[in-house]
Amino acid sequence: MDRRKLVVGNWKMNGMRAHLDEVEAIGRVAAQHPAVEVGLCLPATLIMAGSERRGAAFIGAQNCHMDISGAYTGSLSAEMLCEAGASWVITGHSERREARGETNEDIAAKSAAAHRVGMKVILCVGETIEVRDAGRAEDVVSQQLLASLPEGAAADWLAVAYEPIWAIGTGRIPTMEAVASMHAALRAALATRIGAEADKVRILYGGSMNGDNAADLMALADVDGGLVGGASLSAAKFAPIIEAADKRMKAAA
Ligand SMILES: O=C[C@H](O)COP(=O)(O)O
Repeated sequence: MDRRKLVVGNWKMNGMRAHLDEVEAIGRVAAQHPAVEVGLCLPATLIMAGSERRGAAFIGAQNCHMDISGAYTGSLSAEMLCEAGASWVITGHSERREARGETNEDIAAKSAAAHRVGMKVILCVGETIEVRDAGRAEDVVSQQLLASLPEGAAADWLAVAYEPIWAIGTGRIPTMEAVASMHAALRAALATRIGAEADKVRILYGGSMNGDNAADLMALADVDGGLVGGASLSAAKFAPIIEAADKRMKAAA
């Protein structure tokens, strides 16, 4: 199955207007590697300005509300983010599941809300170190995925990001065997819900991906790209990851 690699930066709560030069530089790197789909999920304050300087990269948001509008102080609807220039949104990031108490049901509803306004979704799942050490990671994460999967999920608007919580921002990553096995398990879980469509869904790896480990990760059969935090904040660090994805696309062609 040919799945176009998808490499997305998540800037989290980082970035001021002064950093828009990096957005522009990453947009230029994306233009040099058209075989790869490249995007940046920016803080909401930068989405509008970032989308004017995005080059060949898409701009995404990091969260959205599940309702269209209403009395939700401080929240942003998918429609608002879309109008500002975000074509994708991250849902279910562990930093929101844990710190904001977002449930699987919330995440399914947010993903559906984004889809209703024409946005694409990166749905995140991942295990704690306790679950990994207990040998339950694949079961727990597969269940998490199925419980947060929106109705009608399809590959043309939904990607999954497997992000082991203990690997985020720590410099630690699972073994390649563990990543390969988890991605295969997630695809199998998806197939129980959406059948053959599961083969088309891109499953990204996230958690301390960088220029040194990206090539090995991207070479795994079911790893269709990356959701990158720290290493996406500058074009200098992000470019090698995009290049690694591009090489894999060319090797597979
Ligand atoms: O959304 C991105 C992930 O949380 C990974 O972050 P990291 O690359 O800084 O470990």
